[in-house]
Amino acid sequence: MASYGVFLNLTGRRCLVVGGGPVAERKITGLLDCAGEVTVVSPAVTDVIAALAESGRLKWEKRAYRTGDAASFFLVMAATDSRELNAEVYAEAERAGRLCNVVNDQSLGNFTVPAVVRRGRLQVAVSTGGASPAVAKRIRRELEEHFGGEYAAFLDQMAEIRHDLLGTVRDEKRRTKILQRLAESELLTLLREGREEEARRLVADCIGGQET
Ligand SMILES: C[C@@]1(CC(=O)O)c2cc3[nH]c(cc4nc(cc5[nH]c(cc(n2)[C@H]1CCC(=O)O)[C@@](C)(CC(=O)O)[C@@H]5CCC(=O)O)C(CC(=O)O)=C4CCC(=O)O)c(CCC(=O)O)c3CC(=O)O
Ligand SMILES: NC(=O)C1=CN([C@@H]2O[C@H](COP(=O)(O)OP(=O)(O)OC[C@H]3O[C@@H](n4cnc5c(N)ncnc54)[C@H](O)[C@@H]3O)[C@@H](O)[C@H]2O)C=CC1
Repeated sequence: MASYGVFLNLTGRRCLVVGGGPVAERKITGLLDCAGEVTVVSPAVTDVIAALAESGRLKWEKRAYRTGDAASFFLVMAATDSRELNAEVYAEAERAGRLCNVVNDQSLGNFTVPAVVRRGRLQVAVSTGGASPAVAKRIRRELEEHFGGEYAAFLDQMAEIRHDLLGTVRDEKRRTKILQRLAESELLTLLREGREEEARRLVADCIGGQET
């Protein structure tokens, strides 16, 4: 059965990472990039995690996992090298109705972490359904070639235009038509090639005379 893909809003949400090795480090970086409030429970951690704790970007509890730790968090990562412990963390999280990822047992956990390409507001997430994380990484790299930095500028412009049109063009069908035309237009190419004056003209042509 396919997994249901979603994008979580983690701003200010408490996230627990159990374990402090390289895999935990990768998951932690992803959570911090999305403004999660991270607590790490682990007797030992990587230098990067220790530095993040030192600078106050996360909370490190330097100890082994204790029964009950998982229940009060929004999201839990079971990222130790012990299958038994990760299974116990998952069981507790699941009982408390929490989101829980297990890094070393595909049959456990209620979500997996995708490989992600980010360009400003664009995110492309890749899952292979656990078949091959190495292939997910390869596909992420291929997508990075295709989706360059111009997508960040493109989406910033589209968001601004869309916001304006929501206020100025009341007819939904006309709004949709303008936005679809812009999305399919040469705007992206013009931004990629730094042809800003032409980009401005194209936008003006697309939306000009549409206010009602
Ligand atoms: C199920 C899942 C659960 C989860 O962690 O969420 C999972 C599980 C496991 N990964 C393992 C191994 C590796 N994982 C990576 C890398 C990534 N793993 C990620 C996600 C996921 N890994 C979820 C499924 C994703 C999907 O559906 O595709 C990525 C995409 C996201 C991230 O972690 O940030 C990130 C790439 C990020 C990027 O680069 O963009 C590499 C490559 C490398 O390290 O270079 C290897 C070695 C090569 C290989 O095995 O393919 C092992 C076996 C360990 C062992 O051998 O014992 C297990 C355990 C098992 O399979 O049961
Ligand atoms: N899902 C993924 O993306 C991947 C998963 N893996 C698997 O993930 C697991 C973890 O990998 P690494 O980080 O490289 O392992 P590691 O052995 O470097 O780190 C394990 C961490 O767990 C901590 N730990 C051990 N007992 C603990 C306890 N009782 N309470 C809290 N923390 C405890 C250790 O202090 C250590 O920081 C391995 O089993 C590996 O096979 C490996 C590659 C990718």
